[in-house]
Amino acid sequence: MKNKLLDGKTLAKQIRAEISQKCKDLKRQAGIIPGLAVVIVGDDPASHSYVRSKEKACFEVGFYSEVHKLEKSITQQELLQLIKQLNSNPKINGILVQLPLPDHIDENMINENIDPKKDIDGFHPINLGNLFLNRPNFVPCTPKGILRLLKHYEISIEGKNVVVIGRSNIVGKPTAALFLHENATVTLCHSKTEDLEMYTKQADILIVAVGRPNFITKDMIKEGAIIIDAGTTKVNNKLTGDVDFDDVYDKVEKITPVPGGVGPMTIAMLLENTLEAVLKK
Ligand SMILES: Nc1nc(=O)c2c([nH]1)NC[C@@H]1CN(c3ccc(C(=O)N[C@@H](CCC(=O)O)C(=O)O)cc3)C=[N+]21
Repeated sequence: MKNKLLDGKTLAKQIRAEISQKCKDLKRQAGIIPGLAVVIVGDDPASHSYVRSKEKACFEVGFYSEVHKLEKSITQQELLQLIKQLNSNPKINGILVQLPLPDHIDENMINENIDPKKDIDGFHPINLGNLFLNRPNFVPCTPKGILRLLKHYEISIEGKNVVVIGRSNIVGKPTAALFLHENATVTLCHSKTEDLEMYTKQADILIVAVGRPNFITKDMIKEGAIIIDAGTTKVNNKLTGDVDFDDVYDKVEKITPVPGGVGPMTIAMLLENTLEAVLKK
């Protein structure tokens, strides 16, 4: 039977190998070691698990990395203080503040205070603005990873109906902008969309980022659609996507598995953006 998987795990591994090589060259030719700082607030197990994956990825490609684990009770002021230190630390090229943050901390305020040149998540308003103007500096990692995966599999995007479900600042909105710039016809749906199925059934490429396990079923999609599942929710300790994979599989042209699809691509793009930050300095 035809293999329908968009294998993010394997592509991410190739990308990491290329980054590892570039990192060696940088070190040999210029004595530079790319550095990433990850900041995590609170004790959410899922967040800590992602952060461990990021740390491991940095180590494997030869980056310098430091993880700042902060108590949930930290004040916004204290967090800003740390970010200021990281902004001026020459060993650090990229800063990532793991989201979500506790309610008493204003996410926008934090993103605004990261040096845009070190904003490898691409969440600073300047970087998001430049993305929307189609002169991207840092493209957010998940959208960038999704696009890279589709290009690797030579899936054509121009003129296609791309339906994105989910309007988060970190996935849905930047993904819509990115695919618009690829000349797709983009529809951005969300929790208030009326008659969602009407849109999803028209999608040549359906990108789902809502965080609702098995939300998309066979009856909602077009025959031969490309399905991108950016959902990662733990259900009974098992990572589950937003798409009911087994239900839709027969009907799709290609689909990303969870795990092994968008997640590993996100981390590969994080490394790539950190390397870009070194070259931009
Ligand atoms: N500032 C910020 N930047 C982020 O990029 C960011 C964030 N905050 N907050 C949370 C989300 C989530 N996220 C994931 C990254 C990798 C996997 C990943 O590698 N998943 C593996 C499986 C990992 C496992 O099994 O636990 C996979 O899908 O194959 C998942 C989720 C990044 N995020």
